[in-house]
Amino acid sequence: MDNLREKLLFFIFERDRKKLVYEVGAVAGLYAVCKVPHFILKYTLLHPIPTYDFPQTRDENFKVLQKGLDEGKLPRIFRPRLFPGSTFSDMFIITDFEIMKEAFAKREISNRQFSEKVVLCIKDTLRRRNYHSVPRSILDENDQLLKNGAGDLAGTAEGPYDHFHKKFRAQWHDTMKRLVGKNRITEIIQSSAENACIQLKRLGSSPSGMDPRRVFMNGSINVTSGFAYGKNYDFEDPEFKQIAEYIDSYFVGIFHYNMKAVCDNMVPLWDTNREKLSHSNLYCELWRKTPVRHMEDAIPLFHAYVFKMIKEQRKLLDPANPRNFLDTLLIDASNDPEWGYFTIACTIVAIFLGASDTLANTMTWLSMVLADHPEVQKKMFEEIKAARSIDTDLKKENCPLTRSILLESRRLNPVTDTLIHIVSEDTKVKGFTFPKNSQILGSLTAVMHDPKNFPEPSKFIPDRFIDENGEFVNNPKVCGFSVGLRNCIGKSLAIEEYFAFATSMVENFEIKRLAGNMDIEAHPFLRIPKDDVRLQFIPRKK
Ligand code: HEM
Repeated sequence: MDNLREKLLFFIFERDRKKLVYEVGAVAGLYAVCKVPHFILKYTLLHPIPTYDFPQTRDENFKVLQKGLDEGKLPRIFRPRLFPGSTFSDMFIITDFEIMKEAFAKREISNRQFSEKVVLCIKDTLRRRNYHSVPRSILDENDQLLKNGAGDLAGTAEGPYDHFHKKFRAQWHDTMKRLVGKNRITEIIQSSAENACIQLKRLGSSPSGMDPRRVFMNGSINVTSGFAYGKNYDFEDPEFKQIAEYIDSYFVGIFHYNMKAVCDNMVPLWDTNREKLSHSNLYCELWRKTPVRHMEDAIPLFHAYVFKMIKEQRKLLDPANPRNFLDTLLIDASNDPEWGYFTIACTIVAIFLGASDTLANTMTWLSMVLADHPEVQKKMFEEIKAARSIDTDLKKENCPLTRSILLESRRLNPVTDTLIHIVSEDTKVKGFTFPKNSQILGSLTAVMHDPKNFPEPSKFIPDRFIDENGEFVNNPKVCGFSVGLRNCIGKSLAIEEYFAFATSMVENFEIKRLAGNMDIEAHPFLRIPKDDVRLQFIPRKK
């Protein structure tokens, strides 16, 4: 690797510098001459799509959206002004629920960042980091996965919406059905919720309180490991702490890692005669402190853990009776060489990532909202107590107000917008044409804060979803899991978790806020509370 770095440095710095500057200048000039008139023609004259401010951090971003919604000036679709020149790219933000619903129901608009270039860059990174020795050192030499090879896809959250992705989804739902049928999933979630309450009591009942995010995150990681390969941990287990550390390492670099893929897609590969390199890989080689490298360092470590789980699962795997999500993937891998070890490991990692920060912050927002509304907390507690007296297993249908409070808190404080959707061919939606290769982000926040959808959207109204008969009524415009073919795969699991964690928390504790407020952190893609939150979880008298 050092050898490659030296060669790259030599290539850049030992060549005729003047010539290099001319070359770069000529390419940039040519790009501007061709692209600028092309964009002006495309988006202002032929097909007007407005531009609108879209600051990069979620705190600023939310202020701009809110102002636009209040003044009725937020366009239904716009090209974001993220940074100077950003509107000269094929990026679109959708803020209207109906357009989003129609767009994301289309196969052509349900792809993730994916192209031959991206695959080539991933393969290049894995080769340079000697990644392939990891599965070889852990799995048995006759394991089918070694015969299948790495696989082309970086897991379920990546790639086009094709037969392969549909299979992922089918296996996911099949696993859910199997676990629900055996009541296993309720058991997994309930024991994680109990574990979380033990931690809240230990760490959060003192007068100095705590930021509960880590505890909720642990709870969600535990549900995911139970679902993925049937393992429930104690939060103090060193192996469990190690998984949490891997997840943290991924979060440090994931935004930059995805931006790298965006750049790889836009810029031509750099042909050095002997091999094709991506410019972003070159940049990562040269600048070793980039957060992308932090994540790249964590990949073989996290994957090594998944390969150990695979080896364990193999021992009792019954092809006729898969026990969990990993079992279903391994069974498919024995019949279909498309399922490679890299693809399977990335899939397991993706569900850990998808499940952790999202649920942890959703629960933290809820805890803060309840702390600020003691009267609502009291009503929720009383409803849960009454529901328990009807049936010791808490039934959702006996808790309409609780469900309304939970939904309202998710609406008021969505933690994320959609991931980027890539358009695979020119596609028309309600009169707009999204060109091939364009990138679309659905602003779920805008939908859920639009006064046309929810009157007084900035207000917490606990019974917003209760009808005149006192029944809970769902509203699909509370769309925090997104909509369509590529919506959150973990939606039903997350809803169950959210209900179980929230009701256990309120049953066991009275929540008080000691510090922090509802301000939003300056984060590039998550809408989360600032990290000065301190809540006290006072155990209720039994
Ligand atoms: C409150 C909790 C959660 C929220 C708010 C949330 C939200 C989302 C959103 C908005 C997306 C993007 C959808 C799109 O681009 O259209 C997504 C994708 C995803 N989520 Fe979740 N999620 C949550 C929990 C979970 C859980 C518990 C899991 C797994 C156990 C999970 C796994 C995933 C995966 C794998 C994807 C990528 C799907 C794909 O690309 O096909 N999420 N989630």
